[in-house]
Order: sequence, then structure tokens, then C-alpha cells
Amino acid sequence: MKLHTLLQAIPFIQIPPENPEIQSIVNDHRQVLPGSLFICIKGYVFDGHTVAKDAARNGATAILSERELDLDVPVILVKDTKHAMAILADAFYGHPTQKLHLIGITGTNGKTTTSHLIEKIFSDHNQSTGLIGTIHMKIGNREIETKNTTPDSLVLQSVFNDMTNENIDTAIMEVSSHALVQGRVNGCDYDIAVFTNLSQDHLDYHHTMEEYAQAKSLLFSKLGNSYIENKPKFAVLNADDMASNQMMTVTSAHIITYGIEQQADFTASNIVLKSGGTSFTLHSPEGKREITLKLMGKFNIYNALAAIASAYVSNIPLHSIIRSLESAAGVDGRFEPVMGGQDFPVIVDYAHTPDSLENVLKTIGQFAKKRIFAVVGCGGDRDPSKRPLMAAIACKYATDPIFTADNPRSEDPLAILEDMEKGALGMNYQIVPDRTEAIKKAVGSAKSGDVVLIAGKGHETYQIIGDKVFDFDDRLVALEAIKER
Ligand SMILES: CC(=O)N[C@H]1[C@@H](OP(=O)(O)OP(=O)(O)OC[C@H]2O[C@@H](n3ccc(=O)[nH]c3=O)[C@H](O)[C@@H]2O)O[C@H](CO)[C@@H](O)[C@@H]1O[C@H](C)C(=O)N[C@@H](C)C(=O)N[C@H](CCC(=O)O)C(=O)O
Ligand SMILES: Nc1ncnc2c1ncn2[C@@H]1O[C@H](COP(=O)(O)OP(=O)(O)OP(=O)(O)O)[C@@H](O)[C@H]1O
Ligand SMILES: N[C@H](CCC[C@H](N)C(=O)O)C(=O)O
Ligand SMILES: [Mg+2]
Repeated sequence: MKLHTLLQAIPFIQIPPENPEIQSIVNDHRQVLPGSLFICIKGYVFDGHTVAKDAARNGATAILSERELDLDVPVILVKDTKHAMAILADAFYGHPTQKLHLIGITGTNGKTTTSHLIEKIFSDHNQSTGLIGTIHMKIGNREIETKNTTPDSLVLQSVFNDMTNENIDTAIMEVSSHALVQGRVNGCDYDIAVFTNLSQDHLDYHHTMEEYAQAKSLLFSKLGNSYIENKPKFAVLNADDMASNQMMTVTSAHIITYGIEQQADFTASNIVLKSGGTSFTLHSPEGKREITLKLMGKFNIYNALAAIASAYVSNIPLHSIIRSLESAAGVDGRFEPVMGGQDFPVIVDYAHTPDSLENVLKTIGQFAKKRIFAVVGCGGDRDPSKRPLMAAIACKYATDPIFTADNPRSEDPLAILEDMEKGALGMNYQIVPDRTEAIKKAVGSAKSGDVVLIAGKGHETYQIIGDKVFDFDDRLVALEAIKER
């Protein structure tokens, strides 16, 4: 594509006289090839403007920058390169999301679970699906590794382009608050935006809950206008979460609600939580239906309702939605049982926020007959204010909380544990800094009637200590611990 054609995507941009062919767009100077447009990003750890010269030397034919640069190739100035990059990526790949039925899911907890449920419903209904989220990206059955829950716009638009080339009908993606603020999803044409819930997380990044809610609401303000565009747009909102009001006020899409406590378009009653799953009566615009899920916990009913509403407004028949949900086995690392022949449940769960930890422990409390061992840690370089809250919750709901390391990253693991302890003053807990030892302690002490929860890392197969990434899988460590009993 010619540079001038590409730049038309950004109104009022200063167009240089040169008009080279743009073969690729890159934001890492090490990936520049002859014919690349290099975008300088001033990031959180590195400033891409400092390597613009190297990019030009490596063959970049144009540079997008936030400041004047003295180079022999055309330099195009914009106020925010990260946001501009998303618009250019969308244009470069020919606006792929306009050709997809695109569902975006945001909220503090439940995004991965809800997106996997929606994907299952659509693919069981013979639609070809794409998925983008925390665990991986998927085009049909092909899995692609990912670093972020919501990848940067260059990766994102290129994956959408691959999806359209591979005849994908529907793409379902998690949209993180970081991605919304950083403009990673600018240019995405969503058909449905789903809100799960809002509770404390990421205050290191967003500073206040108001700012965090504002970030989430960007998905809904970006949703197109149902009354102008020819395809209706839907905002699927959790009626039981106050923050939905904010999403409602910023969107011009049709509002569809779900919930358990408040009136909504899709609600659940007669909820029965069992050790092997959950059953409830669904109230929908088509009347009542009885549903039995293999998923555990009331929180998963919210995820199921969000998935039902999203599929329903996408014209999938209710009976097909229900059949698909009832056979859903659960998501990798979310309330995942570890079975090594022991006579008590060992559960690995990705709860790494106060709200999710409370939900999971409350659910366990409904079937544990005796003690509850909870192995809990908090990630380094992440919201420190959630640490004492998570520790307090572990002590409130578990008889035997064991505080340990999660991913310490650049922080001192013992300092993270000290932050946790501030929330557990006067309460009963043990500290076992080494995660393997902590898991062995819990599994080694449990007896029939007890339950062991290993929280925080779910599907992760690594542990980040300093800048090193070690192999670590809670499920494998738990199996080993079971064997050693
Ligand atoms: C704090 C944060 O959000 N950082 C994200 C951000 O990185 P950044 O822009 O600061 O990148 P940087 O490393 O400073 O580099 C700046 C630029 O210099 C370039 N560069 C760099 C080095 C070099 O030698 N040459 C070069 O050209 C880089 O390619 C980049 O363009 O943009 C990158 C691309 O999108 C992300 O991968 C990166 O996520 C990091 C890994 C991260 O940990 N992010 C977390 C906080 C996050 O985003 N999490 C959410 C999920 C949260 C949830 O669901 O709970 C997510 O969506 O993943
Ligand atoms: N609807 C929900 N409400 C509250 N907690 C939930 C809900 N769904 C799942 N959880 C809990 O949160 C954990 C993470 O769930 P999930 O991975 O689906 O969320 P997520 O929003 O994708 O998280 P992340 O932001 O880290 O990607 C689960 O392991 C479970 O403990
Ligand atoms: N998406 C979340 C994942 C946290 C997982 C937990 N194991 C940790 O490392 O804190 C984050 O980046 O905050
Ligand atoms: Mg997720």
C-alpha cells in the first residue's frame, strides 16, 4: 500500500511529498525490513524514538513519530503514536473487523471464562470462530501463543486479517483495561460489547476505581451507533453491577441486561450449587428453561448468562445455546480439579483479585466438609493495594491459609508477603515463601473431607522471578505433591 493511501486513515495528518510503498508496519526496530513503516512508541520501559535512526538504517521507508527527528526518510508527526498505530494497522489490513462478527468482553473477572463459553456456543452452532484472550489466540482450531490478554494493535489487526482470510465468521476477544487506555483496540468494529463486573485490580496502573471504570467504559463508547449503522450493535451489561450504569450512559447501542439479583432480560432463579456443577432456571425473552452446568460457583452463572445473552442477540437459537453450555467442561486453570487419586479435592484457580478469591473460596465453602487449605500469593509489579485484601479474604474463608509467592517479577518476594500480612493482623495463617513447598504443605496436610485451593496462577506454566522465567505449573506441582503423600 502507498504511504499516502495509508495516511488517509488519519484526518488532518501532515502528508509528506514522498510516497513510498509500505510493505509492513512495525514498532520494534529489530523487526524492520526494507519497506517498513516504523512507528516510534514511547513505552513504559523503552522509547522507540531513540532507535528511529537504526530503523531507517535497516530500511524503514517512513517513520511515524511524536517528535521531530532529523532523518533521511520521511517523518510523519502525530500526537500519540500508539493510538495512531491502531488506526493505521486497521487500514493497512483493509478493516478486517468490519468483515467479522466481533464480540468484545471487558470487566475485572470472568472475561476468559465468558469468552470461551461464547466461542463454544458459536462453534457448536457450526460457525467458524476466532478467539483472542489470556490463555491464547485461536483461529478455528489453530492455537497461537500470546503475551498479553489483548495484544497490541499490529498483532491484533494482523490476526483479524488472518481470520478473514481463513473465513472466520465470529471473533470473540477479551478487552483489557490496559488495552482500552493504550488504544490497542482503536479501529475495531465491535458488534457486541460485554461487561462482566468491576472490582478492585490494577490500581497501580489506573490509580483510582473511577479511572479504572472509565477505562472499561471506553469499550462501550466505541461501540457503533445502532440507529445509524445497518447492523444492530448490542451492549450486554451485568444488571447486578453498579458500574453498568456508566457503560449504559456512554453507549448508543441497544442495551441487553443479565443478572441474578436485579430485573434483567436474562436472569437465573432456583440456583443449586453442587460439588459437580450448578443448576438454575433461566428466565429469557422466550420464557423459562432449566439449565445444568458442569461449571462450579454462582460467579459462573453470571458468565453463563452473559454468554447466553450475547449468543441470543446474535440469533443463535436458545435450545442450541443451552445444549452447548450444558456440555461445557470448564476453562483451563479456572476451578480446575487436579486428580491424582487422592480422597479430597485439589482445585487450581486463576483467582488473583480480592473479588475472585472471595467468590472461589465461598464456592468451596459450600461443599467442603472440614478444612479449607488456601495457597495464595500476589504478583509483583502489580497493584500492591490488593495484597492485604486478598490475605484478609484468605483468612476469612479458609481454615488454613498459606501465603506464598505468585510471580514476584522485579519485587522482593518477602516484601510482597509483608504487604499481604498487613491484611491478616491477628489472624491465623502460615507463610511458606517457596510456592512448591507451600503446595506440598497444603496437599500433604489435607485429609478426606478437606479441600485444597491453589489460587492465582491457573493456566500459567511459568513463574517469573526477577527477569527470569522458570517452568512452573500449579497442576503438575500439585500432582507431584499428591504422589509424595
Ligand atoms: C505496562 C504495559 O501495559 N506495557 C505494555 C506496553 O508496553 P510498552 O509500550 O511500554 O513497551 P516498551 O517495552 O516500553 O517498548 C516501547 C516500544 O519500543 C520498542 N522497542 C523496544 C526495545 C527495542 O530494542 N527496540 C524497540 O523498538 C517496542 O517494540 C515498543 O514499540 O505495550 C506492549 C504492547 O502492547 C505490551 O506488551 C506491554 O505489556 C506488558 C508486557 C505488560 O505486562 N502488560 C500488562 C500490564 C497488561 O497489559 N495486561 C493486560 C491484562 C490485564 C488483565 O486482564 O488483568 C493485557 O492486556 O495483557
Ligand atoms: N464472573 C465472575 N465474577 C467474579 N469472579 C469470577 C468470575 N468469573 C471467574 N471468576 C474468578 O476469576 C478468576 C479469573 O477468571 P477469568 O480468567 O475468566 O477472568 P479474566 O477477567 O479473564 O481475568 P484476567 O483479567 O486475569 O484475564 C477465575 O479463576 C475465578 O476465580
Ligand atoms: N492479567 C493479570 C494476571 C495476573 C496473574 C497473576 N498470576 C500475577 O502474576 O499477578 C495481570 O497481569 O495482572
Ligand atoms: Mg482473562
